[in-house]
Amino acid sequence: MKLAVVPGDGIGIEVTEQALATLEAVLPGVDKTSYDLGAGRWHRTGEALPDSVLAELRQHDAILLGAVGDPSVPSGVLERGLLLRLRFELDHFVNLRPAKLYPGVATPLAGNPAIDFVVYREGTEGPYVGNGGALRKNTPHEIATEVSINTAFGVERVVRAAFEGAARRPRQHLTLVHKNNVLVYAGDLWFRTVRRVAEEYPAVTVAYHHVDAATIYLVTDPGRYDVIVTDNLFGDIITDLAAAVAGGIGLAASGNVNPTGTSPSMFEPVHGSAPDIAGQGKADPTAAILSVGMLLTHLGHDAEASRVEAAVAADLASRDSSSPGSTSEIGERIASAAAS
Ligand SMILES: NC(=O)C1=CN([C@@H]2O[C@H](COP(=O)(O)OP(=O)(O)OC[C@H]3O[C@@H](n4cnc5c(N)ncnc54)[C@H](O)[C@@H]3O)[C@@H](O)[C@H]2O)C=CC1
Ligand SMILES: CC(C)CC(=O)C(=O)O
Ligand SMILES: [Mg+2]
Repeated sequence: MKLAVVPGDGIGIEVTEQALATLEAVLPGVDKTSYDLGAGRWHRTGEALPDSVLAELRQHDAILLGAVGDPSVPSGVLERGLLLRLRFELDHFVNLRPAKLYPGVATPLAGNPAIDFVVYREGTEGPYVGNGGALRKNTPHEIATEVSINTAFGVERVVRAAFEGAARRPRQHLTLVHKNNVLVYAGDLWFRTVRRVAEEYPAVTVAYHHVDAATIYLVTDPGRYDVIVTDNLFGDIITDLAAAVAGGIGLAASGNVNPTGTSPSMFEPVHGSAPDIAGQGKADPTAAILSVGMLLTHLGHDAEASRVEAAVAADLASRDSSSPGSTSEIGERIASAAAS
């Protein structure tokens, strides 16, 4: 396996170090190349992602990313110029985000509900494509636009991936989350696409929730979800909420997947660079470690992926949630459990 590693900024660097320790524990000797991308490079060179580096990243089997973004860099420069550019250039059209409440993990929800669902967030379109601008900037009459792009091609391919995923899960239930009562053009395209593709998957039951209602159910009754398919923006927002109800953002893993295999998929925690706790050893590396598990599954290392998940589950079951340990303490515990 040729692995590219992009630790990025803030706690991204701290959690990636721990994630790599667990990778080494289950699959020693992986050929890893670390790429210095993020705030430091941008300050030194003015570049977020040089073309030459992108070309090198393409030559790998997968990418492990920490997080990007730093208060010293204008908002959006690294998020758009590095992270989104990677997702778009490498055509990561499925942003896979599982939400699972592990035994022993405290949820803010009453009654300790069962939570085990996967969000298929579209990763290359929506309002994140940069189709916008500002007119009459810095005047009282400024007009800012950020137009969401939804193509039949782009919507269908993630919807198909979500149905495939739902068909492989025991409950075989898929929920489209959108806002088709207001976003009548984009919502209609998503709704019609789900209805059409559903005909090919008669065993999969289908539901539709407006995104505002979905935020209610994610808190009051998250057990109703199995597979959620949604657009880039809604998926971003509801997966932070999903992480919060499933034990915290420090546990939420993700994969930016190109299911065609024509470019490397990229695995990263759902969280960002968390400047508020960076450099303090407070970041939970579990999400980054579980992202390594997803990476291993993606590349067909199922046994090693199971060892990662089992080590995490065992650690979570025995953790004192009020005092889980420092970033390195958690990472070392999980890596040593995964090694044995
Ligand atoms: N995939 C990525 O690289 C992402 C990057 N960002 C960027 O990260 C920066 C900070 O963004 P925020 O909105 O504050 O989101 P964030 O996810 O970095 O932090 C939100 C809150 O969660 C906490 N948190 C995050 N990860 C944690 C962990 N592993 N353990 C314990 N607590 C954790 C933080 O301390 C903070 O209170 C910004 O520059 C943003 O653009 C944000 C989200 C995703
Ligand atoms: C920082 C953004 C570009 C992305 C984000 O928040 C996410 O993918 O969860
Ligand atoms: Mg996000």
